[in-house]
Amino acid sequence: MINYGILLAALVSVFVFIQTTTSGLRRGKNLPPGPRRIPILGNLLQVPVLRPYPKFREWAKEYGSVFSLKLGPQNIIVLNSAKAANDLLNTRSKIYSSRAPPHVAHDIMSDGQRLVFLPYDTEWKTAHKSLTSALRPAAHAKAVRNVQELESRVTIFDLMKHGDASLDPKFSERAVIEAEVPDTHWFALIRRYTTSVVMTAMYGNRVNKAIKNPRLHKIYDVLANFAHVGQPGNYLADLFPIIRKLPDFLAPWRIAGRKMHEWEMDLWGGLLDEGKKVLSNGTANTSYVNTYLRERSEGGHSMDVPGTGVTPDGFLRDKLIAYTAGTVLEAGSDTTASTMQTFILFMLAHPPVLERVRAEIDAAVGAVNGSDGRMPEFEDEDRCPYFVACIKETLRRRPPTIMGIPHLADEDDEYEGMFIPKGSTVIGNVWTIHLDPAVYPNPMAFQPERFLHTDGKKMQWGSGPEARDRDHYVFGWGRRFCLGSQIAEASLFIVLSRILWAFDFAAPIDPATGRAKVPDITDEEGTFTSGFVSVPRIYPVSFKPRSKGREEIVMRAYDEAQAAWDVLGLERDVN
Ligand code: HEM
Repeated sequence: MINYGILLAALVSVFVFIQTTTSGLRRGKNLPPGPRRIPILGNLLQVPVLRPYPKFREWAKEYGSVFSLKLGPQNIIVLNSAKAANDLLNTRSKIYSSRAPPHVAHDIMSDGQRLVFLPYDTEWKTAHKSLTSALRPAAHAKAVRNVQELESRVTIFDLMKHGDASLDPKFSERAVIEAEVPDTHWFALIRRYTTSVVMTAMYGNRVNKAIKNPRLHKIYDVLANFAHVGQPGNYLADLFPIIRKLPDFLAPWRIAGRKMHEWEMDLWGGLLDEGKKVLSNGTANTSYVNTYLRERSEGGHSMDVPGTGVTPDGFLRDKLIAYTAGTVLEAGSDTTASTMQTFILFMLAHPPVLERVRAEIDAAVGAVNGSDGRMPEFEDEDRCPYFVACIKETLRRRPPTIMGIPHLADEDDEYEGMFIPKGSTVIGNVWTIHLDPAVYPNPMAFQPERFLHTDGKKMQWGSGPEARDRDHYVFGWGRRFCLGSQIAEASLFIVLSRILWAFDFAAPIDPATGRAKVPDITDEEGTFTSGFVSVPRIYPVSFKPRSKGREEIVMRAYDEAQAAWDVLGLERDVN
């Protein structure tokens, strides 16, 4: 009987040895400084795979604004200052716009079609262009804002009805905290909002219930699995290309990856098929999928264009459309939801900030001298500079995309005398950049006023790729800059301002100490998940309307939203 485990280990060792002796140890030119490596594995054993950012910050302190690592044969260049990241990823974006896709997550699980991992090639350019025209122009942004305004009414109503369910002691057990977000937890109500906004923009469908909604669950399951499978360094086959040549019977990751692909396609392919059905039934809407399918038909194609990639006349084939729209759902859901959850956490941890920001919002909507005023609107933004600063400070102090999404150098390059070899993975180390004391004094402190302009200038958001507009780097750099930054910022503004206006929210009291049990924001391990999108673990909060009058306004706003869904031809909410 052959022992396949031993055979596999032996083969891996031989392949790794050959690979490394032929390429891995050739260091040659003047690479950026970095920790000492060992043969074959490089720095692999020194990098905590699931939570690398604290270690990377330590190394940045030791080696400076650019350091280098080797994970197996792969060169990793880490940029630890805003200047270095701007100089390379923005100014030289012609060279640094590609990706180093993880083999298992991208090539196998996504059949090479996941936009966020696509190299800087025709497929990415075509898919990116199609999305830019769906997400960026003013007319589309306005339609999305209308949906954001209505969806946020639903979320405030949901929190009023179900928010307190998170106080149930069963949610504080460790096992639950580590697992998925339970249906009735307030985190799930926020997730419904963010996913519904992008779902409507992509497919023209709402997510009209948070509880017992298998599709919403599946989206977050796919997302969690992707974050896990795509974690750099998770598979030897990601690091050592030569291992990918092993036959199927020695490559269990390949078999698992193919199964995951089918499971993902049930979701993304299923959503595309529904979009086709809507169009075949003669319904046109402004969603990305509907618009794209119409344009493709007008371009002479039938409804089905099977396969991957792009047609010779420049249209996305079905699988690339499915993954492109799916990527937006992935990219826009938990990033935005978790920022809202982090914001609430920072408010609970900083009562004087909460008091100040709430007073600003109340004043903006006329909720003064015992009046309830009205719900905040987008138009109130100019009157709420401190609130905008609080959102920025949340994104700075605890970015969900904690080390950005790695870019790839398409050519050999040189920066300040250091050599950056073609094919290097280049990481804009957001965590370290955001904690640079030279730019953000007292960086661990939550101090929104650091973003307030003292010269009377209007408060700007961080949504432009231009370096001069940037207060933080949460949305990335250059040509790969986040396509949904404006949608994200608008969501953060409308939902959070309405929560602040509507509710007294509080963490439960610990009977042992008599004090509120607010998760410790300095405890990265205990309070935030690991993975390349690192977000708060669930925590309980109670949501009480601040007055009877506000409760009535919220109920009315919810009813009006239901009527508005009818007018827009979208489904009403199910509670
Ligand atoms: C707070 C919320 C969000 C954060 C922190 C965030 C962050 C990011 C980051 C770091 C990147 C990669 C940038 C780079 O490679 O340099 C990215 C890419 C992307 N984001 Fe966002 N994002 C957010 C919300 C959204 C929303 C709401 C949408 C859609 C409506 C969206 C759509 C995308 C897309 C499509 C990409 C892929 C770009 C590419 O690979 O070419 N994001 N985002």
